[in-house]
Amino acid sequence: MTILNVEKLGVTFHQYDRRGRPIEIPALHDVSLSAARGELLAVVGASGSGKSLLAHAILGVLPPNATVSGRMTLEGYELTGAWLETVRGRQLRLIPQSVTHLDPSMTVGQQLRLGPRRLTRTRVLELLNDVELSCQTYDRYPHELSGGMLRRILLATCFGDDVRVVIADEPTPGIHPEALEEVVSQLLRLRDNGVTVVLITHDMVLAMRIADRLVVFRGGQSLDSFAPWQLLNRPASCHPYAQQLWRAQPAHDFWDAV
Ligand SMILES: Nc1ncnc2c1ncn2[C@@H]1O[C@H](COP(=O)(O)OP(=O)(O)OP(=O)(O)O)[C@@H](O)[C@H]1O
Ligand code: NI
Repeated sequence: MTILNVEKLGVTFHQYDRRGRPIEIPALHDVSLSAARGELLAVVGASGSGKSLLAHAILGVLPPNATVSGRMTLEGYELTGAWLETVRGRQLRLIPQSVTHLDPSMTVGQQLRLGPRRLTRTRVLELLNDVELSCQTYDRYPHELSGGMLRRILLATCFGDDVRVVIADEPTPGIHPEALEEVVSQLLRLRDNGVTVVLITHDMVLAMRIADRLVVFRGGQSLDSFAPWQLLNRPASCHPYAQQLWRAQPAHDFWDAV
């Protein structure tokens, strides 16, 4: 059953050039994808291909100079107006690309208690425990924690009974392998609990390893969607750019040999 559906999404930015003339920058065009309940969908593509914009468009948090076209639905209802307000931060969660989204002037506990859900201290301690952080973390400031710990705090915001879709925007860059495996196991845990996980990443090897399906982005467009086994066993059935991305991975020879 499809939970999240994106049909022909387009995003255009309206700006002014140096002479003050209005210009339009088409950043996304013809992006379509869908994700089922309990599916881990990886969105892969080069830097600047529009992956984060997709996340921000779904969440309705694009800057005011952006115009959005197309149609996005969550559980069959269009992600606009009251429905979007209802689900954002509750059924629909975003793990932002950068840990700088955490406020340096507030403790972890204060930040996790804020947001649409208004959590109790006890519930926040449970969430920290879910991502294997000690209760002392509650009173720490972001600068007192390691990069991997901050990543897990962003993850902690995505656990809860009401969550249906988690969009994780590059949750794994710059963390050491152990912390990466920790984040991966948390994402898989969400999926196994029936949550739809959209994993945005440029790590094709990670995507091939853990995703049920991949969507490949290039130049603001979604090119193709396939399961990892398709790209491994029937590469010709996948878009040439997907094959190219996979061949460019140093690890792919190893996989071919398995
Ligand atoms: N506010 C904006 N105004 C104009 N152009 C923008 C704006 N935000 C993003 N873009 C452009 O949209 C394109 C896609 O950006 P986006 O952040 O979605 O890329 P990405 O695939 O997430 O890249 P990365 O892997 O580096 O995070 C880029 O070319 C970027 O310059
Ligand atoms: Ni991005």
